[in-house]
Amino acid sequence: MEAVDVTKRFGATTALDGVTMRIAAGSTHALVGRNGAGKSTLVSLLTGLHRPDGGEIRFAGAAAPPAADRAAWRQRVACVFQRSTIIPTLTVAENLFLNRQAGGGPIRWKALRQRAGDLLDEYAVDVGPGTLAGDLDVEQRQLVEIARALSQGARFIILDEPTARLDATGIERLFTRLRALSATGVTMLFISHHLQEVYDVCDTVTVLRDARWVLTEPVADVGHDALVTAMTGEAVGLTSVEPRPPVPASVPPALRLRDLALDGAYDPLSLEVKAGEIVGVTGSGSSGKVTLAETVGGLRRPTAGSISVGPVGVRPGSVPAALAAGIGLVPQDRHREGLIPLLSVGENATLPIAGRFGPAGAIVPSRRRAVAEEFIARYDIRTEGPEAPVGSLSGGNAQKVVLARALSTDPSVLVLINPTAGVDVRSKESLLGAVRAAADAGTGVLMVSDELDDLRHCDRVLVMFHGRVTAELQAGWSDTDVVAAVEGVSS
Ligand SMILES: Nc1ncnc2c1ncn2[C@@H]1O[C@H](COP(=O)(O)OP(=O)(O)OP(=O)(O)O)[C@@H](O)[C@H]1O
Repeated sequence: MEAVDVTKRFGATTALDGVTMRIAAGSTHALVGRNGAGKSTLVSLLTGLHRPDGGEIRFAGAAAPPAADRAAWRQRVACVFQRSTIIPTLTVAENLFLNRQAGGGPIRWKALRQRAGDLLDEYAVDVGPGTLAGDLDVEQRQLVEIARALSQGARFIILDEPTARLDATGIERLFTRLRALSATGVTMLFISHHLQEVYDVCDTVTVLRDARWVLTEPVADVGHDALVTAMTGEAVGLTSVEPRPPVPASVPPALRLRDLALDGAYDPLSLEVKAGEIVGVTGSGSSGKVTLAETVGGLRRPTAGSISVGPVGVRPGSVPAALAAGIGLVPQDRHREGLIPLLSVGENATLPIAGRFGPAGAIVPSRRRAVAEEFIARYDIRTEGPEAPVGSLSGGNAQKVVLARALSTDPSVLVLINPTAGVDVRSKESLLGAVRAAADAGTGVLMVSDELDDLRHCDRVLVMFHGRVTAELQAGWSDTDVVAAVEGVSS
């Protein structure tokens, strides 16, 4: 596969500028770069979703198929997107085969299920063909997508941040599988913001920066610092995390949970987060940590217990009520709960405070614009400006808008769910810096994350396992303490 001198523009933005990249057959090739560098755009050209404005895409030396010939594209390349292309209301078997029923006659359900079962067996995917795809967890869903891609004949697979929503054991299992696929000659393009993963699974790395190609090298020849320098264009080391001064015991709680429970997700749990304190919550996929944070943020109704902000009780199960009580939320899925795609960057970032831009709900555009511009600068959001549609942002920059919005109300409590998922190494620092600044100003922060880099900013970290808090780690923990506690073994 090769991209030769490809250029792609979206309106005034040049997303790719004369990029040439060759991926050797059988290699596992990493594509890295900061948010907005052009990675997803390159993937959209390599999968035939978009046509380049200049240059060309070639497979095995031959020109790419016409855009409309989806079947031809599917035979050459498949992409396991961060966002699933699996249809949740269909069964696994239907997802695997429905779009390629031969002949167009009546569907032979029994044969379809049989073929799906054989295919799942072949790729050792432990999922029943009759399972509703919506019931699959992230890991199973990705495996079904990979099996589907391979069964369509593709020997080149693009994995766009495949580990973003997996826990540590899921990632290890995925990597084992990728190595096995690689051994059978499958070529892979692997996109990740976790540079360690690049070293763990890839043999070659390409760096894009500001829409341009920067380097392609064997992974073994590029050190971590050199890679970060290539991505950022500046030769400075990563800053280390400054320890925070402990929050005095006399400081009152900003958030108080009393026997909060949600049947099937987590058991009754009591917790206090002081004003100015950052409390981390981590745990494996089924630990209940995300559901807990979603309950506090108003996305879910608890089956028992209470939530209060300062002395005031919060009506559960309502995002507006949580917001009114002073709880800002950065949700897990920025596509579903996070952003309103039809609105601009500025409108999204300032949505909860729109009432402040003029009397009686009237919005004075210049005021909104000024605030939005300040957010764009403060959170380092790469965009053409406040008027750009939020859908035009790269994934990581969209995440920054979600955080800007959550902080726009100066909340007493900030609830964050995997806040740095999809965010590049440098932006991660500015994003976590913004969270720390909010805490320094007195916000109580509850941060759910699997990322050790996120958790390092916390004053203490609670570890959940099967719906209960099983460990509490004070600042100064080692990585192995966290990993051991998450896996349910004591270190
Ligand atoms: N549909 C679109 N309309 C307008 N601009 C777009 C569109 N898609 C991408 N862009 C712009 O192209 C540039 C490259 O974005 P791209 O999504 O390829 O970045 P990325 O490297 O994948 O970033 P991330 O790591 O954040 O996912 C960005 O400036 C983005 O705003």
